[in-house]
Amino acid sequence: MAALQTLREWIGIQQFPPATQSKLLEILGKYKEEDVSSLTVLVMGKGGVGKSSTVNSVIGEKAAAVSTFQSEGLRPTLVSRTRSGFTLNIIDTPGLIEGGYVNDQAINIIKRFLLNMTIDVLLYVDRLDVYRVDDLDRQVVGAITDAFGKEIWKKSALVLTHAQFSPPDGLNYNHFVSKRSNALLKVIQTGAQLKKQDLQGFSIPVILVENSGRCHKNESDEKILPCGTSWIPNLFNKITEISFNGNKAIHVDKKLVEGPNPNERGKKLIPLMFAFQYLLVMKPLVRAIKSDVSRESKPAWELRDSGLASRRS
Ligand SMILES: Nc1nc2c(ncn2[C@@H]2O[C@H](COP(=O)(O)OP(=O)(O)OP(=O)(O)O)[C@@H](O)[C@H]2O)c(=O)[nH]1
Repeated sequence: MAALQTLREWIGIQQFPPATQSKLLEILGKYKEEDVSSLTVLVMGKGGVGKSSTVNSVIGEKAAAVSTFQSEGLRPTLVSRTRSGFTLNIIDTPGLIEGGYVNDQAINIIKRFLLNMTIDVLLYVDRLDVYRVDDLDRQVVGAITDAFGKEIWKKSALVLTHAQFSPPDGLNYNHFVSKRSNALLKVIQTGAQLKKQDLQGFSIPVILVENSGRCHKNESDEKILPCGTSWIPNLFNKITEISFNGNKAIHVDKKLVEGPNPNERGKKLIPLMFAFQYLLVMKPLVRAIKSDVSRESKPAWELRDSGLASRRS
């Protein structure tokens, strides 16, 4: 993947058909209304799921390198584009799995790359046209949670690429989408250790994406999903909802980059809890057992044997 890119005018927006352009400009207007002049979107997921392609679709130009095979580099790519005083930063990251495991080096490089940045939105990308979730999914979610804290999931969306997909054996499309989304959302919920109270009044949105050049279009020439939704403005709308959802954006400071796993802070209390447990439970218990043993009347054979033993010695 390419290295850092400099800030540029967002000309790719002109590649979109007028209907998509005007929807996007309307969304940018919301940021202006709220006096927000920039947005930083982090794109993460396994290798080859369509992260770079999604970045390019959103920007409207080939800003990130797309490859049919998993890319080799470990460096993230920052794509920054400005339009009417608003800056959109998208950070494309390399796939996190290597040789069947999460590549810790890749995670560390991403963390360092993000130092002093604030993540407004995390797009967690995977493919729609896959039938099951496995341990790698859990590992990736766990690694993202360990790196940025579980709060990052409150600023996230699940993005499913290859959305123009026909489920096999005449399976219903909507049914397939909800089954696949629910399976991945469950992995996120368990992998990120999100408890019921964490999720109160909040759910991770699912966004469908079709990056292929063969994506169907409507009469206004907009790229659409099988349900007819124009997906690029839909993606921007969802990103905007997340950025204004009231949850705190994730600031990547030195402590987050170099400090302990942000989810482990509460675990400092564990030794203290063990000490309490020892003093209040274990110690009285051991005392009670000892006094019980000393009061126990010994069976005749044991007295006889111990008598024999003392005579022999
Ligand atoms: N049909 C279809 N192909 C896609 C879609 N998204 C990505 N692809 C293809 O999938 C392959 C991998 O896409 P990338 O965008 O490079 O995936 P990535 O997640 O960035 O991959 P890494 O950089 O290796 O982590 C490429 O051949 C893309 O053309 C999609 O929505 N539909």
